Amino acid sequence: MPIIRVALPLPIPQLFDYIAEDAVHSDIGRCVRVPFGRGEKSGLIVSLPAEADVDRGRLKVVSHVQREVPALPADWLELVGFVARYYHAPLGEVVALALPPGLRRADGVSGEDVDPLLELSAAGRAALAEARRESRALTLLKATDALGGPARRSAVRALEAGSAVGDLIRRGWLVPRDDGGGRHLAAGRPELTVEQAAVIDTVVAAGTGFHAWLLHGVTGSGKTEVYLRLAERALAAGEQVLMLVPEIALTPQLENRVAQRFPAANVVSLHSGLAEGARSRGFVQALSGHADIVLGTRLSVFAPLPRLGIILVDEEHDASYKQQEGVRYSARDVAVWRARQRAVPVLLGSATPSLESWQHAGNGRYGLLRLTHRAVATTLPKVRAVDIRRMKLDEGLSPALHAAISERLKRREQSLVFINRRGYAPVLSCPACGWVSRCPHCSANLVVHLADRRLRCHHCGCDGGIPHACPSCGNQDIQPFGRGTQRIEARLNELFPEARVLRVDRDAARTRAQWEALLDKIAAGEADILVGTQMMAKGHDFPKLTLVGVVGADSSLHAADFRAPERLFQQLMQVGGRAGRGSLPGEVLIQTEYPGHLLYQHLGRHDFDAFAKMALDERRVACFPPFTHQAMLRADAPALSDAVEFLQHARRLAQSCAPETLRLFDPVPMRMSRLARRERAQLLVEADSRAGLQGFLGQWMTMLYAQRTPRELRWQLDVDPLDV
Ligand SMILES: Nc1ncnc2c1ncn2[C@@H]1O[C@H](COP(=O)(O)OP(=O)(O)OP(=O)(O)O)[C@@H](O)[C@H]1O
Ligand SMILES: [Zn+2]
Repeated sequence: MPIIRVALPLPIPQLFDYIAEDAVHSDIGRCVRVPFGRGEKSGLIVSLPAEADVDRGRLKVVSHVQREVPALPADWLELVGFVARYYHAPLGEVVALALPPGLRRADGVSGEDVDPLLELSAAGRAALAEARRESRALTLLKATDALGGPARRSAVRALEAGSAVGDLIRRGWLVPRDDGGGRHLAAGRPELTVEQAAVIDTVVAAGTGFHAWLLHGVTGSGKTEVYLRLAERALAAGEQVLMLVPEIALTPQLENRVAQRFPAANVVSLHSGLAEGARSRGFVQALSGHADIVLGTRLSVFAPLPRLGIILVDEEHDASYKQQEGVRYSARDVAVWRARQRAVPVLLGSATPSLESWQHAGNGRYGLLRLTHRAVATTLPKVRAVDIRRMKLDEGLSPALHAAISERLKRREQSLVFINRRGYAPVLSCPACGWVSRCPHCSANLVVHLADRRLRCHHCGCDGGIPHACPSCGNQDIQPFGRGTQRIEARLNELFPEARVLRVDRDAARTRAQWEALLDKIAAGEADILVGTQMMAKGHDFPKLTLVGVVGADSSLHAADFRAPERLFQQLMQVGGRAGRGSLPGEVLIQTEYPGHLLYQHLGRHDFDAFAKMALDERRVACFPPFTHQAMLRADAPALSDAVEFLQHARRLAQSCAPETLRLFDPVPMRMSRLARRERAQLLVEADSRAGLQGFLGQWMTMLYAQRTPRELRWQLDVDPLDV
């Protein structure tokens, strides 16, 4: 009787064998439910071994094999296999991460196309011909006709009077048609700029096959247009396109643009914010080859794509491509691996590339493509450092920023005050006894949220009411200390009573719907002054926004993390890049006590190259990535000593198998050592070559997995960690 080998979502690098009477070779890559312990687990068949690892008599029988959807193909199994190997994670956990939960549970999953391709029927044409009275239905019918070919329901819905789409279908004016043939159509595309055309020519001239490209395009240079044109070419060749964006928050606008551009293409979006059914459906659409474009956040790098033609990674520098828990993969790096595996081009785009990618472009591993001018605006915004050393600030706002905002209000333009800290104030404190609001579970302060009168921990999420008096000495006069978005918002409301102030942070946009509503409001010009966190820094294009004021940036200037300057530069260049993207010129004011700091100077000249050179030189001297390769072993436990002790033990094990070139550091408590009642420590290992590091990690992990650890202790490995 056939044996199947199954990857199960368990924190151990082991596969499990079962008996499956009717299993055949083509079942490899199918989801299964199997008995496990006293219950059931679901996993994936990875092979049909001739012999079991254990005594045949002890094997249990599989409960259910999911055969309604196609099996995951061999290249997909290779992909998850690579991720498991490279990040030293159990294969079953990688599979669990990569597959939508519904599919993995081997539930009945519908691969039904919920976004049918529609076209005008004879009746629809007749209705157009008879000049009827204007109605919403007729307006929509005209707009649909103007697309020049079949269109998806979602694309019709996005047109003017789109809500009448159901009506048109009921009247029989729009009818479903067979898929295929229509997807080449690209509607309403602008003339390319000279630079955009050159970039596309270069990519096209390199031909099909694997090529990794870094597209460095200044903010507003029209990188999206480059992605869309490359997507168009792939679609025309009958291929699928994978397009990654860093955050769910950025998907709605891009989804709209993609749907408008390719009205007939089946665009599937995949991100963790989707309902389970929708995520499974999208995944099956991709797997079966019905999806033309898969657009999504990091997890969509695992979408199976039989006809894959190109991979596009937007804002490639963004830290959210790296998963920060469980299997700590970098979707950007996996995307490049996948492009090589599938022999297709991959394009990484950013106005502020990561230094890793920049280094690859510098040494020729990636081809460098550049857009040095904005597409619409004639100039980049003017960036000025406002020296606040001898200035009296009004709740953190300088007179210069105040004046600049007034100016914008007069001209009916929009301003953005950027402060990367949500809440009202980062801490509540008592001036009499020095008490501060500490989180009882973390080594962090509780943040004052005045909007709903709570003290909240931004790390573990715990919250409580704001005390009326100091809990320690009873003093009634306790003060919020420092500033966050809510405080700036409140002050701006007082300073500019006639202006409409809108706060854009994670508290104001908890759900995708709230976020979309905020964006619509801004786009419609229903806000004059925006107060935003890094949510506002990315990708947005609001032509009326002409001023960006940056408050409190200096705090990142001296942070301990060696990546802090890179992040600060990226963030400021990105947020500054929101200014003056249309026909109106933009201005960026950075309030700082270090106006002469090189980072601000490079920023003022929009000189990414100079900044990158400086930062890379520093890293070379200090032997930091990308000039060295790192992995971090982290452990956490209720007591710090347990975590450190485990790491010391791990270090001794490492010494027994470490090559000479490997550098093993001492275990240390993490910078924020306590999180949600657990104490955390870390152990850094470094090697000059990736291969050297990987070889060592393989041996080390085998030893570590064989260790018995106290039940309360958890550990995990982070390869290429972002936070060191
Ligand atoms: N060829 C073109 N002709 C006319 N308008 C264009 C063209 N290319 C891009 N645009 C417009 O220029 C603006 C900026 O483009 P886009 O948002 O793609 O820039 P970006 O390079 O992604 O910038 P950022 O990195 O700041 O997000 C958009 O409004 C876009 O519609
Ligand atoms: Zn906490």
